[in-house]
Amino acid sequence: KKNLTTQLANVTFDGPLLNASGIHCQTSAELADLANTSNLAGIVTKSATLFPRKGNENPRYHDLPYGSINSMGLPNLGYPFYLDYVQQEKAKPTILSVAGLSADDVIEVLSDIQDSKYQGITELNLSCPNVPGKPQTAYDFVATRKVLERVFEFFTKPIGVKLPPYFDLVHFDQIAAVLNDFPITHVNTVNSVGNGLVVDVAKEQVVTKAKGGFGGLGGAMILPTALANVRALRQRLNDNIAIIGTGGVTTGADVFAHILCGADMVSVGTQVIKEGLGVYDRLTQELEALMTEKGYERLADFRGQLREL
Ligand SMILES: O=C1NC(=O)NC(C(=O)O)N1
Repeated sequence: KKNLTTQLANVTFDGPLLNASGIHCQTSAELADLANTSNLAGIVTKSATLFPRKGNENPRYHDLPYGSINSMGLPNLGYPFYLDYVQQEKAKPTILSVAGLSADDVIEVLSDIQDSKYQGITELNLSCPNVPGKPQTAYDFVATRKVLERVFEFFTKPIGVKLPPYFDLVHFDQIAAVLNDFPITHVNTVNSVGNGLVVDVAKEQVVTKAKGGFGGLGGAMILPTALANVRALRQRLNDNIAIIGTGGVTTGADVFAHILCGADMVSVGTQVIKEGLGVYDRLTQELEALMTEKGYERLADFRGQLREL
C-alpha cells in the first residue's frame, strides 16, 4: 500500500481519485453508490443550477471505442438538493459543483451556499458546452473576471472553477492571469472538449439530438488535450491554486501522467460509464504497481516532475 493521501484546500483525501462531475452523481441513489465506492477518495456532485432541469432530449450520450460524446444539457435536481446532500454526506469529502445559466443565477446559488452550514469545497462550472444558446463562460476572459469579482465580494468558503480545454498558449496565459487574481482553491481542468460531432456513417446521421448533434467529447481521445491543460496551468497558476486533472483517464498510467503534469487529484468520467465503479480499484492498483516499479512511495515524489527533452 502506498501513501496516496492528497490535500485540497482544507480537506485531506485518502487518495487522488474523484468522479468527474456529471458522472453517476445526479440522484440520491447514484451519490449513495459513490459513498460506497472503494478507492474513490471524494464525491463531486452533478453541476447544480438555480432550478431543477430535465436537460436535453435523448439521445444525449453516445459511447465510442475511443471515448464518448455527450449533450446532457445540465440535467439536475436543483441546487437545494445537492446543498442538502453535501451537508449530510459523512462517508467521504465532497465537492459541490454549481453552474448557472447567467451570472445572476450563479451569485444567487453561491449566496445560499455561503449562508449555509456547508464547510466543504465548492466548484463553479464555467465550462458546460451543452446548454443550447449558452456560451462556455470560461472562453470569455472578461466575463470570467467579472463573475469571479462578483463571487469574491461575499464568498469566503473554499471554491474552485471547472475550466474548458484551451488550445492556444496565449489562452493559457490569459485564463491564468484572470485566475491568479482570485483566492480560488483549485481549478478542475478539463471539462469535455466542446462541440465535437460524431457521424454514424451507416445511418448517415448524427448520434445525439440537441444542437444538431454537437456535443462534448470525453474519454481516451481527449487525454493529450487534458494533459496539456494540466501542465500549462500548473506552469502558470500560483502555487496555492491546486489542480484537479480531468479527461481521458482509462489506466493507472494515465493517472500517473496527470500527476506528473502537476495534478493534485485526478477525476474519471467516461471510463466509469464504460467499466462501472470498480474502475477506481483497478486504477489504484495500476497506479501503485507503477509507483513500485519506479521506486516512488508518495504522489509528491513525482507530482509535476514531467521532464522536457
Ligand atoms: O459541464 C458539462 N460538461 C459536459 O460535458 N456535459 C454536462 C452537461 O451537458 O450537463 N455539463
